[in-house]
Amino acid sequence: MSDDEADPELLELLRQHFQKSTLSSSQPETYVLDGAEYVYDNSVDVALDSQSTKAAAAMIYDQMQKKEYSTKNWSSHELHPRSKDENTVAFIFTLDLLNFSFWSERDNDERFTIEYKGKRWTGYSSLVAALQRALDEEIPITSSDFWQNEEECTEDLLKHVFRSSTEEEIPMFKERLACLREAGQVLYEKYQCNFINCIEAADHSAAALVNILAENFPCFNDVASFESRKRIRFLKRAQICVADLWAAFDGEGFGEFNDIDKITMFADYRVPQILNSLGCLWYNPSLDSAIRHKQVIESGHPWEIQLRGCSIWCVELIRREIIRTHPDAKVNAVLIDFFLYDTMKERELAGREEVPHHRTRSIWY
Ligand SMILES: Nc1nc2c(c(CN[C@H]3C=C[C@H](O)[C@@H]3O)cn2[C@@H]2O[C@H](COP(=O)(O)O)[C@@H](O)[C@H]2O)c(=O)[nH]1
Repeated sequence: MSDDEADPELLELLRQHFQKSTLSSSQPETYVLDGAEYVYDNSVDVALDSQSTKAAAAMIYDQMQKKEYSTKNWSSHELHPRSKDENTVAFIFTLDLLNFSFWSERDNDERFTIEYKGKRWTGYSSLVAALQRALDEEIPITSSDFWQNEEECTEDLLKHVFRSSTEEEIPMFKERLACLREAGQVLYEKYQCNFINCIEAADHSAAALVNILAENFPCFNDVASFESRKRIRFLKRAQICVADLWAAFDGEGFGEFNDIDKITMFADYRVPQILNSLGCLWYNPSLDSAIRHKQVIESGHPWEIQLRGCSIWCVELIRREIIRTHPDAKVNAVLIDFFLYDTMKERELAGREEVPHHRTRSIWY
């Protein structure tokens, strides 16, 4: 290394030091966007197409206008709670503790399915249905006291809560149980057994609430390393938890955040899929082939990091393009993400899933 070349390790240490000192400053930051930009800048296997990204921005804005897309759409999900009270806060916290890995290697009629009120639910909705069904059966599944009580909240009882109408069990059952136990313990030790105390500690800052989740609950600390950076923060479930609160409460009460625009897209396996279908996200031939052949990509693999980082950056470019072309538009990454997720689900339902989503098994998404 010559004298004028910076030592990457030293740079990383300085960056982490800077991040730590500003994390505790009066303006909380999550640094998710910063990490995503770094991943995008250093990506060799995933690229963005700027023309398609601009076209996607125009289409998304147009459709959002036509559909009058807003936070109100959250409550229109058939299974989402509608009341704006403490029960809904507990429901959302439980939901986003467990909001990961619903994909299956089995065919549609064999995959994990929840039957609830005469309908069959798969994917994300299967989790919402399982929680609602448990509450109907008077199982206190959204109570952190219950998660901690190993005599009542047994493995068998949870197996009953997540019983499938098919042979397949919910993916990552043991990890889900561990998430509930761990969160119950942290809430007990630090937040008087109530997630509302975390919301209050965040003092109406979305970024602060994301940081509280990531720093206190290990199962929300969705961080990866890429190239010379040891800590790229994706924080998918922490961010979607804050976004769900914001949407469910229409930006008021428990959902009032004065910096909600700091939340990025939630880097999972559905939004990259639609960004790819829209021609915004491009894969190199080996990655493209792995995804098309539904090969499992290990959690933390550079491919996976690039898929996630570039998706966040792509949605940020879409957001900037919408604001550039419509300066008064009331959009942020949360609404664009929700809209893209819902659109991908409509396409899937209509049998228009052109390219599969990438397959990574993890508790992070
Ligand atoms: N980026 C993003 N990812 C989302 C959601 C949601 C549901 N959000 C609700 C709230 C408002 C919206 O309008 C939705 O009604 C679930 N997921 C993730 O997808 C995956 C499951 O997919 P599938 O197997 O196909 O159901 C899994 O990783 C899950 O964590 C979202 O909104 N954005």
